[in-house]
Formats: sequence, C-alpha cells, structure tokens
Amino acid sequence: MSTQALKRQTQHSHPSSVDPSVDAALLDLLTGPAKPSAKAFARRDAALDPLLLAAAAASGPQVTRNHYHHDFFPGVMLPQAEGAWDWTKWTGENNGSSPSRLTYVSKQGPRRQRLDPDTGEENGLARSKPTDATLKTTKKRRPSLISPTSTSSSELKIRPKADHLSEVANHAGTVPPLEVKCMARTRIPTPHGPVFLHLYHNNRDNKEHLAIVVDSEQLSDHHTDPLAPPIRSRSLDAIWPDETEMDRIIRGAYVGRLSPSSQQPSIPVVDAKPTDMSGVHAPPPLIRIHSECFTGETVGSMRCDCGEQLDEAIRQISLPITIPTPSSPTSSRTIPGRGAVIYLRQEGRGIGLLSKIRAYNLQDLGHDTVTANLMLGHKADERGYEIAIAILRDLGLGDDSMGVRVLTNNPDKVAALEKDGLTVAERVPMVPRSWQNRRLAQGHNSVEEERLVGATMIGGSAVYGDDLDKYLRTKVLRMGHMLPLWLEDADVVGQ
Ligand SMILES: Nc1nc2c(ncn2[C@@H]2O[C@H](COP(=O)(O)OP(=O)(O)OP(=O)(O)O)[C@@H](O)[C@H]2O)c(=O)[nH]1
Repeated sequence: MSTQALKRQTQHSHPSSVDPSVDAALLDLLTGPAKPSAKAFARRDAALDPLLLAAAAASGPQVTRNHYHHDFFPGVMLPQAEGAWDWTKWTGENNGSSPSRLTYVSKQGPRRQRLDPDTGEENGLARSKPTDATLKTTKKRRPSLISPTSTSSSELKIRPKADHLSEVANHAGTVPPLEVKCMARTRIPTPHGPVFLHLYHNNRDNKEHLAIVVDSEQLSDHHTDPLAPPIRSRSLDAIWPDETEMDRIIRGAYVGRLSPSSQQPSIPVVDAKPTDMSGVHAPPPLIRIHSECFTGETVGSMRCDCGEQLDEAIRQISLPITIPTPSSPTSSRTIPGRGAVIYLRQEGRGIGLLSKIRAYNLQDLGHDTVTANLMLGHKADERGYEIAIAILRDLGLGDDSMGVRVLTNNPDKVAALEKDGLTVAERVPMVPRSWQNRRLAQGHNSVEEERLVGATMIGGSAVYGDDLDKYLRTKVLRMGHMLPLWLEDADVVGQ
C-alpha cells in the first residue's frame, strides 16, 4: 500500500475500524531503517597486493565472511539436502511442500550465537557454530540413489573401500557414503575417433563430473569380444523406476550405434567383473584422471599444458591395440583402443577459477604456481580423487586383477587409486609435446613456428612458451611430478 493510501485510510477511518495490517505497515514505514545513502557503501576493496594477500593468508583460510559464508542458492553448500546433487530429484529446500521463494542460506550462526556473552563482541569460535536449521539439514539422510528395482544392488552401488569408509565413519551422521550415478551418456565424434561422454552426479558435491569413454567396439550392435569387454556404466544400465524404453534410450542406456533405425535399450550389467582373460595378453585399459582447466582447454591458454594433455590422453587411449594370439605367438590381431578419461570439475587444482585467475596475476608478479596458491590462503593442491575412483568402479575399471594403466606424472593420483584398492598395472608418463619435439624444434627459425592455431584444443598440437616451461618446472621441482626435466642444451633426461 502506498504512503498516500495509508494516510488517507488513517485520516478517514475510525481507529477501531482500521485493518490491523495497515497499522503494522504504517509502523514499518515509520520505524524502518533509513534508505542507505550511496556514500554508506563506498568501495572497501583494496588493491590485491601480495603483502595484503600474505597477511590475509596468515590470518586464516577464510577469505572474508561476506564472500565465504553466505550462499544464496540453497543446496549448493548442502550436499546432503534432498536432491541437491541430483537435479532430477531437486524439490527445493522444503521438499516440494510449498513453492516458496528460495531461502537465504547462511552458514553462520545467528548473530546472538556469535556474540561473546561477557563482552558482547563477536566471538570467532561461535561464528562457525551452525544454526539449528543447518544442523537439521545436515543430519537428514538422503535415500539411496540406486533404484531398489535394480537387478543387483550390490553390483550397482559404487561404494568406497576400506580406508575411505573409515574416513566416512569419522564423520558418521554427517557425510553419507559416496555414491555416483551416471545420468546420461552420448556418442561424441572427435578427431581421434568416437568417444562416449558420460555425465555423473554424486552425493558429495554438486558438480557434474564426466567420463570420456573410448571404446569404439561398442558402436557395433553385437559386441561380444571376451578380450575386451565393453566399458559400460553400471548405474546407467540399471533399470530406473518408472522409466520407459524411450527414457532409457534418451539417457543413453542403449547398445550399438543409435540411429533412427537402431534403438536397442541396454540391459543391466550382470557381471561386474570383466570376462576372464587368462592366457591372453590384452593390455589393461588406459585411463587418465584429468582436472578441469577452463583457461587451458577452452581459451587455449599457453600458461599450462592442460588442453594438450586432454587431447593427448584421448589420442593415446584411442590408439589401436595389438593383441598376440595365444595359440600362435607369431600372429596377432588388432582391436581399437579402449579406456577412459575421468574429467573432474576441480578447476585450478581445486581452488576454482576465480582464485586461479588471481593466482595467475600473482605469478605475473613473479611467484610460482605453488606460492601463488599459498598466498591466496589455499593449499598447493586441493583436489581429491574419491569421486574419480567411484566413477572408475562404476565403469568396471581397475577393480580387478588386470587393473588399469594410468596416464599421469602426478604421484598423488597413483597413490589415491592404490590406497582405495584399485590396481594400477602401469603408470604411463605424460611428456609435454613441446619437450618431445624440442629437438626437432631446435631446427626451427623461431618459436612462433611451434605456436599452432588451436594448439591446446582437442585435435591441436603442442603448447610452447616461457609460461609453460616455468609451470612445468615448478610441478617437477616443487610438486614432485614424475617428469624428467628438460635440461638446456641436452636431451630430455631419461627419454
Ligand atoms: N591453482 C592453479 N591451478 C592451475 C594452474 N595451472 C593449471 N592449473 C590447474 O591444474 C589442474 C591440472 O593439474 P596439473 O598439475 O597440470 O596436472 P596433474 O593433473 O596434477 O598431473 P598430470 O596427471 O601429470 O597431468 C587443472 O585443474 C588446472 O586448472 C595454476 O597456475 N594455478
């Protein structure tokens, strides 16, 4: 009601006949806070200089409570909330009971809880105390994501193994066991051949992690090769409640090559273990756990080799495999390459794109990639691999005696896989293409000749440059990456 209307109503009505809500509205109007002037909100952000950042880092990892503790999107910070991690189940905070507005979610306790009872000052400890409402939400258990109608629930539930379970037990009641679910899969043609893109949801974070599965044999309608069982997602092929055949087809639970004339729904994977391959020397599938890098993969940044690595991984996994025939050692046969890239949304080694952009500016000021992260209050590497491991298990990769071959220089990745019980048959190093080619490049007239258009995109060529060299050197010298350093005027050591 407008001020004028309120005035009219209060002047012309007898007090006893006035609607009480009008009184309340008038009271609000008269006693509400004055409109803030523009001056009250003068800019408070100082220049981000290294000294300031170092001071901020020394005072604690929380950036500012304005940035860190507030969240206007319910569920994003509350993975335990019903459907928060699976948008097909998202019913809002009230579980669909009312179509209410999105509530303002704060991870801070109310101010009265943060106040020191003696001094009335804000109390740092109490600040992190969760509200009753938050506690209630955290305790709520989300029902299992795998349909109870699935054929074999033990095969379909992808649960972490021993070590991780004890970790989970430590958080009993707050963190449910990790589960992943492949929501959809589709065929993507790439310069290296066809791949199947799998999109996963999980109950740990709200990110859509991906698996890029290379297994072109699956394009044939009758894929029965015992040497190379199809790499299929258990959770995708499970029967979901109330779904039609067309629902299954649309979410990618089909076999063969989908076309207007071929629409064959898949059946749930019965045997989680690959077919016995004793006596046959087919190499274990080649896999890579890759972390998202918007700058390297999309913008084509030459500060890092991430785009090139993604391309190289898909290329190497797609290479044909020669398998000797057991009956006749002199003869062999060739099958298409097979394996997977697990693409984790852990931008900037887990610190996010915003912090990575700031870290790049610190690097331009002369700090290396590790120091820049530390100055921003982050760890050198904040990634975790448990979701990747659960996805690998869902795809039936690495959980058998054959194991997987892993494309990486990062010892943390190998350790994470082994710690969780997966078998790493071999680590395959990822040597930067520019280092592989440098001897050839020495014959070039200028560095510019190496900078090919779209160099870091899928199907591109080598990344090259001082920024990249500095980054790679830091990874080897400060992060323990298992990559023989290129030495000036010498061959790559060990190559
Ligand atoms: N914070 C930060 N992250 C970076 C930087 N450059 C690349 N990244 C991120 O690093 C991740 C890739 O990690 P790398 O350290 O290059 O390689 P890795 O995955 O640990 O190891 P490999 O398996 O051997 O490739 C991606 O998420 C990139 O976004 C940087 O300068 N700072």
